[in-house]
Amino acid sequence: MSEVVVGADADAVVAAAAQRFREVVTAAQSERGSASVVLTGGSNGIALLAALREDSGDIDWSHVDIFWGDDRFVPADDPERNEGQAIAALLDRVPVRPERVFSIEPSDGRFGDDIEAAAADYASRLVSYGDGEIPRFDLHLLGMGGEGHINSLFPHTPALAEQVRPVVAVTDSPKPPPRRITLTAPVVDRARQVWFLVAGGEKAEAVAAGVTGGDPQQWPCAAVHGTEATVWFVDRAAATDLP
Ligand SMILES: O=C(O)[C@H](O)[C@@H](O)[C@H](O)[C@H](O)COP(=O)(O)O
Repeated sequence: MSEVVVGADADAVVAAAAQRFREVVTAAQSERGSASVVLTGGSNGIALLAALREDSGDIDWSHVDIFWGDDRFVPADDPERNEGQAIAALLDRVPVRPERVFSIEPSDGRFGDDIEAAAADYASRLVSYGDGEIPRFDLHLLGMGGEGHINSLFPHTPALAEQVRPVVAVTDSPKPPPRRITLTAPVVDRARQVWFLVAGGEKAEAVAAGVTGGDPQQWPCAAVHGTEATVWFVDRAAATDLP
């Protein structure tokens, strides 16, 4: 069962998510010694990181393992990189440990322009981190497009339908840039908590489909749930089609 948290506007959505983020991460650290968090791009995902930079509460950033749900396969210094945006918004301001930051290789990284090798590398680092299994992340953050896409999983695409591989390369994304590397739906689905950060009336139909269980191949957001909690942080405009 999904929980829906409605805020007046995008700022309220981000503030509510930041408050809950501080609680969930510190609780995971108390219970298990560290917390694993999958970051997302998009305006709300990056605004959340900026809010955490202002107020981290009791989070011990040296015991947070950081992943990305997807990234654009472009050079490291391209402003389109989710990683670069996250570094600027938060990661270079808090004491995360470099060995705990699991970034997706850029197109000028260790594998050069070989996107399949870069995707395989991310998959193998995930599985090593999970001691041979796909990890169960404490928290997977997600933005969402108006057609319901999450990570780089777009409606009616092979990447969205993938049920075996944890990571796939996308070379023809309908939203530019075309080349991306993404976690697949079964990986998101293993996270303890899955959160959607959504603002804007153009996303209302997708929010309703996600919350009420639409066709997951048409609405990628409906394909994933947390094993402990699925939370939709939405503004009033994005909530208008909810029952
Ligand atoms: O990979 C991408 O092209 C974007 O990162 C995208 O997935 C984004 O997260 C959503 O479209 C939500 O974006 P907003 O939060 O800006 O609405």
